[in-house]
Amino acid sequence: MMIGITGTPGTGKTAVAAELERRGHRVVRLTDTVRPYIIEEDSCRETLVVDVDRWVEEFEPVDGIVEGHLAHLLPCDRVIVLRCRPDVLAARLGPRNYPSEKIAENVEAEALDVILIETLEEHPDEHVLEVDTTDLAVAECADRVERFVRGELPPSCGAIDWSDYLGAGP
Ligand SMILES: Nc1ncnc2c1ncn2[C@@H]1O[C@H](COP(=O)(O)OP(=O)(O)O)[C@@H](O)[C@H]1O
Repeated sequence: MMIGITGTPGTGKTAVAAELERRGHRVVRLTDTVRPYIIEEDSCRETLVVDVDRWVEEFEPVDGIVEGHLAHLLPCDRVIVLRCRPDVLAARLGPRNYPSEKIAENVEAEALDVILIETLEEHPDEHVLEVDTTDLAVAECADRVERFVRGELPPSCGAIDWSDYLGAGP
């Protein structure tokens, strides 16, 4: 079974995947797989532009967890969308030395549910779990992923509304 863990940068994908790996799950980090598909480096936004279509087409399915903000574009059997309240997300991204436009862009994308919407364009609701990491410990997020994958936690998405944070960037 291929499990995708996706979310806006700063929502906790790396931390949750590391915890799941520590618990014995196989984890593939998408940053390790996109290198051959980079089209250009957008130095202003410190962002790599990837040929996403070709990357998706050539991705070897994994029996385990795939972690990264493009994971929901893969034919995953289950997708976990990590979320974080936009003001807390801005604080988490603060120490990363991102240009302020990139922080604002990510905070806005989170407030607009961009990754969730993209996920639901690719996957049925029954395969999707949203986890709000704002006030949760990393271990609790990892527990929820495990319980969802085992069928012990029902799918759930769409309950989050962060539209009040639109335009309230850092
Ligand atoms: N419940 C949580 N789940 C995951 N990360 C969390 C959680 N609470 C706080 N964090 C922190 O949020 C920060 C960003 O997490 P990171 O895993 O780097 O995000 P991403 O990989 O999505 O960019 C880290 O410092 C992480 O420890």
